[in-house]
This record gives sequence, structure tokens and C-alpha cells, in this order.
Amino acid sequence: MSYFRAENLSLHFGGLKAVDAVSFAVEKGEILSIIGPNGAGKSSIFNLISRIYRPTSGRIFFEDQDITEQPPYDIAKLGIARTFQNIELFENATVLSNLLVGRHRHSTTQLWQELLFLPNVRANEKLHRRRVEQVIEFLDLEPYRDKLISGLPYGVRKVIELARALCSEPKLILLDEPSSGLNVEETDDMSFWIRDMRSELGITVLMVEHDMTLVNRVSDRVIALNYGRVLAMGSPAEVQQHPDVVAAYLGA
Ligand SMILES: Nc1ncnc2c1ncn2[C@@H]1O[C@H](COP(=O)(O)OP(=O)(O)OP(=O)(O)O)[C@@H](O)[C@H]1O
Repeated sequence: MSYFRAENLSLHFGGLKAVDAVSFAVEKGEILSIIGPNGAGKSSIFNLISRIYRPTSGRIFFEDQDITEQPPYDIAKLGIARTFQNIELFENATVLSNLLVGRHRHSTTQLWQELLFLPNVRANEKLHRRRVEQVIEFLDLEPYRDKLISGLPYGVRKVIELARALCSEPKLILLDEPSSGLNVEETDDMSFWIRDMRSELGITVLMVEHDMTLVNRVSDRVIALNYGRVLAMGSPAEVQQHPDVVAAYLGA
């Protein structure tokens, strides 16, 4: 049994097949990248996994559990986190506050307990802060801890978005174009974070990415999509040399 599995997944918008009978599996500890031209269906697959959309047909399994019908909040609880192509952070809050939001899935206290600030609330708060500090250290974000998001450069925000996803202690992370908007040096750093996430934190990675340098550097396997269908699957080199993939990128 695979760690994560999409089986015959389809998503139709009227007559448009954004995702068309896509099947793939991700093994525990693997870094798998999804590539493909604009409109190929990459983000739609992420939106199906995080339950922003319901599949027209097909099933999704995680750790041997059928999660196709799970509500979005439960997906996070099961240990699947994601980042977005367009960064989604609270602009007028500090980095630390944004990261504490990432701890939400581990909240065990009720609102009434929080209002009364009972001892278990304090203990919980301490645990959350400790975990957040670990992520801050892991991603070298100490200089930004108390800064407002609105004053930070794009490259740093991108790392903070990754940090927020890591604060939820995910088992599987979905990275939606982690290099978009980053310069060469920042993309280089991103490739190290992604590899370290796997080797040091044991996180399995499913990534949508356009930058082939990053894809080649971190991926164990690659899936190429076009018009919602799988064109090729295999090692980064195999997929990039596949004639259908070459044709799709050349617009043939
Ligand atoms: N909510 C929607 N309603 C209608 N069509 C949609 C919707 N979302 C996506 N599509 C269409 O589905 C297809 C796949 O889109 P998707 O965003 O998944 O592609 P993508 O591979 O992520 O593209 P990009 O690299 O540009 O982000 C496209 O033709 C897109 O226009």
C-alpha cells in the first residue's frame, strides 16, 4: 500500500476536464514533483487533495484511509499541510503570530477555557511556542520573529509561508510553486529547505513547480501533466526526455 494515492481522479468544470482520470502514488519520505504547462491541472490536483474542490470522480487515500469525503479541516488534522502559489499570510501581524496560527490543528483547548486562561491553556500555549521556535530556528527566521509581514521582502515571506505549514507538524506537505517569485539564490535556499524537510523532519513532499532546476535538484520522481492527463512519470531525466513532454512544452 502506498503512503498517499490518487486513483482515477477527475475534476470537470462543465465540459472542461481540468483533471482527467489521474492516478499516482507517493511513497513515505519521497519528494514527488508535478510539472506541466499552464492550465495543465496541477493546482486543481492540489485543490482536490486539500478538499477545496470535490472530485467529479475518483478517490484519494492517505495512510490507507479513504480521505475523498473528508472535510478540509480534517485533512489538516490528518497531517496534510499546503502552501499557496500566492502567499497567504496575515499582513498586519508579526511573523510569530502568523506561525502560531499554523499550530491551530493541535489546539486541544476550548474557547471558554482560553477566555478563563486556565492552567491547561497556559501549558498548551507554551508547547505551541516551543514548537514554533523550533521551526523558526530550522528555517533561520530568528531575525524576523517580531517583524510585521507587511514590511518583509517577498523571498522572506515565502519562507514564512513554508514555516507556517511546518508549524502544523505535517506528515505530507503540498508545496504549490515554492520557487515562484524567488531569485536564483533564494531558489537555491528553497531547494535546501525542501531536502532538509525530508531528511531532518521526515516529511513527505508533493510539489507543483515550474522551475526545472529546482525540480531536478530535489525530486525523486516527476509526473508530467497536460490537459489534465498524465503524460509521463519517472525520474526527472526520464520525464524531461519523454517525447510527449517535449512536445507539450514546445506547444506541438
Ligand atoms: N474554478 C474554475 N472554474 C473553471 N475552470 C477552472 C477553474 N479552476 C481551474 N480551471 C481550469 O482548469 C484547467 C486547469 O487549471 P489549473 O489551475 O489546475 O492548471 P495549472 O496546471 O495549475 O496551471 P498554472 O501553471 O497556470 O497554475 C485550466 O484550463 C483552468 O482554466
